[in-house]
Amino acid sequence: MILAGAQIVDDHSVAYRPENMPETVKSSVTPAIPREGSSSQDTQVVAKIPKRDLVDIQFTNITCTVSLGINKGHKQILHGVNGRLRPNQLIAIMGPSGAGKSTLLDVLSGYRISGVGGAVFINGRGRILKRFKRMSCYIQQDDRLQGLLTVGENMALAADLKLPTKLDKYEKGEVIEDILTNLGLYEHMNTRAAQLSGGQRKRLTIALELISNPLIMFLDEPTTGLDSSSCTQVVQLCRSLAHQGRTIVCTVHQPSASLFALFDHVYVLAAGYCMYQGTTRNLVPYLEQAGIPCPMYHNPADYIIELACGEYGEDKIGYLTTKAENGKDLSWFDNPETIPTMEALRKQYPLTVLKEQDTGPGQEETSQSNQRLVLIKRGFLKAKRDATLTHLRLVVNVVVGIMLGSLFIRAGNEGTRVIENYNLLFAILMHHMMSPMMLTILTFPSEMSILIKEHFNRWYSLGSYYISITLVDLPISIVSCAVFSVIVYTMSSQPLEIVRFLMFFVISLYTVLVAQSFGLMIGAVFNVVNGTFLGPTISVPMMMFAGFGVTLRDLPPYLYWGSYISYLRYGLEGLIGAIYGLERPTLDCDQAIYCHYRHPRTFLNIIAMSPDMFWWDVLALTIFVVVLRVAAFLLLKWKLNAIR
Ligand SMILES: Nc1ncnc2c1ncn2[C@@H]1O[C@H](COP(=O)(O)OP(=O)(O)OP(=O)(O)O)[C@@H](O)[C@H]1O
Repeated sequence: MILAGAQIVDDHSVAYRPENMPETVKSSVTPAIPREGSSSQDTQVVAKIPKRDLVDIQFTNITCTVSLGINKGHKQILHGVNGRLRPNQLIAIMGPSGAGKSTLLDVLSGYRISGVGGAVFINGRGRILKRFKRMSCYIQQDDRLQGLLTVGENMALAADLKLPTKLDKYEKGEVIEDILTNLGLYEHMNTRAAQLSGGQRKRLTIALELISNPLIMFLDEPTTGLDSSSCTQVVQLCRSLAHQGRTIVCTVHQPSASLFALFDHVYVLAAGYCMYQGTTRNLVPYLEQAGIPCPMYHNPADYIIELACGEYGEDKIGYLTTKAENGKDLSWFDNPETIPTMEALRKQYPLTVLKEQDTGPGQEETSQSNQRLVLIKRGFLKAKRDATLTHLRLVVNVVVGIMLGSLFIRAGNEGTRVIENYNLLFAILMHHMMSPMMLTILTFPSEMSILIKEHFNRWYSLGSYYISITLVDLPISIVSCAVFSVIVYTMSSQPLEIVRFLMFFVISLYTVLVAQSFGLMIGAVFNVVNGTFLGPTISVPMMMFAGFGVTLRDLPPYLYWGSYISYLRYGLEGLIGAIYGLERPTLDCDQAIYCHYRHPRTFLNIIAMSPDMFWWDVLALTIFVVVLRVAAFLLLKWKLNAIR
């Protein structure tokens, strides 16, 4: 079914859920990682996925167009390609760089939806993305793993998110052990993911997705960056997984002859057109029939890429595209006459099966509360080990606290040093603004790539993720801020009154929370380079309007609005209120001949700040935190949709 416009049409598909098949979850679901040259697992595991769960994918007239920017026009990457992805097959999408392999994979996996036209059919019915995502997973080129967690922890947390909560930890443990043993990772159970080799990281990425036992797996360049032995291991693993009844589609650049032979099917793209689709074995006869035979002793994979690059003439690309009917020709499949029609597939997988499967859980496998619990657990585990976000942050607070304390030692109680103390309060605000904001801007983009992968593969909802990162960070912010406040407050001899200290601490903490939310907004939308530029740049007006250099009284009326949107203004006013408000008595002026600020009121008049605004400042900062947090959430949500 094709709709007008440029949208993939989604319709019915056969969904697969682990809880519908507890025996699948509990029994061995993965093949042992094959040693080079072995293929015995292939037949051994074929019967494990019931026939009704096999997935046959057909795509017709797929186009993909991207915008090149304002007034720069559009670029069409895929030109009405067609194809068939059969179950039990390991399929390679091949082609030269820029041919559109990753784009096609993005479209087929449902990752890319904007600018896409054509239709994808699952078992004879138009694809419904929500249902399709329940049975598929997409593994992107870069391994997006939690490097601070061990292999076992990564697996356990993924199992808690992806397996039904009714399974106890022993049952989940069995699934994990089985997958890790068979993927050759069991002995690395206690190794942190960041310390694994490239091949092991790739296998762990696959292992994590295998927990929910997807029927369709899309892998973008799983062999890139691996040595030949790791490449072979990964491709053989994919082959064995495919021969269990899955449909596995990988993009590959230029495989060696032996690696190429491991694929069952190959789909060759050249400049967004399909040049060949069929079995790997049939590629050579196909080229022979086309009158451009593969030279003897030449790797057919290399030869077809050379043809696709136009090394033997551009006309060959057009000729082969026409011959392959842009992917419609299925005659180079094994036994093409046995390929079922769409109608036959619909009969084989009746709608009643869908009804049964649609009664399962919603968008994610487990409830929102379970997702939040698991993500909070994961967050604390990471925070405990995170050298930057936790350890360095604490150390920075201690070191900066001691430095400021030493620089402004005993300045808080002396009438002759009030201006110095005022500078200290502003320096404290700067510290509370810059360090959490920059830390978030620098670290969140890498977290973002993991979020994109896990969210797309239905591990959890964005809401659960957001609540968990907020809750995990709060105690770290409180502890860092408390440590800093105690050091600075006591070293600079601020008034030793518990109420004043608490007021000082509350304003400091609020400033940290606002700055962090601000950093989150920037980190959610921009990359590290742009974020590092934007964060401090946007902060400058905040400082200008804080009432520090130019008092609020002296701000030109046409710029006064700036003081309302500067959270530093409320922070500074709150700190002044804590230190000089509450009817503070006269300050010490030992030995001084002239002590202008003996009475705090004199100072407050000069800086044009009222000491009685503390609760208004707290309210304003609370509004800032809430608005920026909600804005950061909405930006994250927008970003997750926009990249697709
Ligand atoms: N969002 C985009 N905006 C502009 N051009 C794009 C966009 N996405 C992809 N392209 C272009 O489309 C073409 C196909 O990209 P794609 O990543 O699918 O190629 P590929 O075959 O996977 O290449 P490689 O093997 O090098 O990764 C490339 O020329 C790429 O520059």
